[in-house]
Amino acid sequence: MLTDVIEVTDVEKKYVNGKESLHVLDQVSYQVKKGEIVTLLGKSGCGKSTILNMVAGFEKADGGSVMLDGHEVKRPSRKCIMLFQQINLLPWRTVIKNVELGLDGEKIPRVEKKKRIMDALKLVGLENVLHQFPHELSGGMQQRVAIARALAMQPDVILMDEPFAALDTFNRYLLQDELLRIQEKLKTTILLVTHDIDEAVYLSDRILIMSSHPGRIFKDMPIKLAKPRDRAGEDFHHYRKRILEEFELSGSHQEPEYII
Ligand SMILES: Nc1ncnc2c1ncn2[C@@H]1O[C@H](COP(=O)(O)OP(=O)(O)OP(=O)(O)O)[C@@H](O)[C@H]1O
Repeated sequence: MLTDVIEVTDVEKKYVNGKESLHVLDQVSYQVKKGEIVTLLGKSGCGKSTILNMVAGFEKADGGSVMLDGHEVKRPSRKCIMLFQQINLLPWRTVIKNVELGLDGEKIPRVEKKKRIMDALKLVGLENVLHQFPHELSGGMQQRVAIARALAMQPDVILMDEPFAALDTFNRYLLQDELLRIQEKLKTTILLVTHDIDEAVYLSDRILIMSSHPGRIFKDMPIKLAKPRDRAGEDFHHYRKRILEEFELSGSHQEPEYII
């Protein structure tokens, strides 16, 4: 039986700003099994990034527990790497040197280090641009360097906070396919945050639909479609429709502010 790599149980979070208190997360519980791709899907401000930051060890819960591989998360760890929408490459370092950054401070032999870096760069298809600088690459290629840097660290879990949101549609589709190909090969557990319904249906084994104010997990929806998925297929649209309906049921659905 597959084990739970991430276990979030009854998590509570409030932010206090002067006299104002914002109840961000209310009794949030979910588990992610080894090798799963699970997406937190919800509207802006529902608390998706806050949950991700807790799993990453950047934020603390006010109540409940966040466990990674059976241990309470107390601080960031190399076994659980976060990828952001902002790509965070060092502009003065070449592609290979940016990937090497992820292994800084790790006590591993030089030959193994080199192999891990090259394997990661091959996985994302960047073995031919090793000595180029970030400004010489497209946005999609830069995000691939960031993915390679994470992969070289051989994490158990990759957390992704809208990693493709800044890319144009074609690059986004390309990177989504690459992510699935890599995940199929390495079986890395992935917890993703997005408000893009199509992205969630395309990538996820399960989607955790969140409602807002305070943030709660409203529905845990398995996506029972073989991968790669057909974005234009009937089954795909069936899930899109179900998700939109769930948002209406959750009370998170709002009329647009104006209609053209
Ligand atoms: N450090 C903080 N101090 C005070 N309020 C915060 C802090 N971080 C987040 N918030 C508030 O908590 C709520 C949830 O924020 P969070 O970033 O988790 O939402 P989100 O669902 O990821 O939103 P988005 O999709 O827009 O990124 C928001 O109302 C946000 O303004």
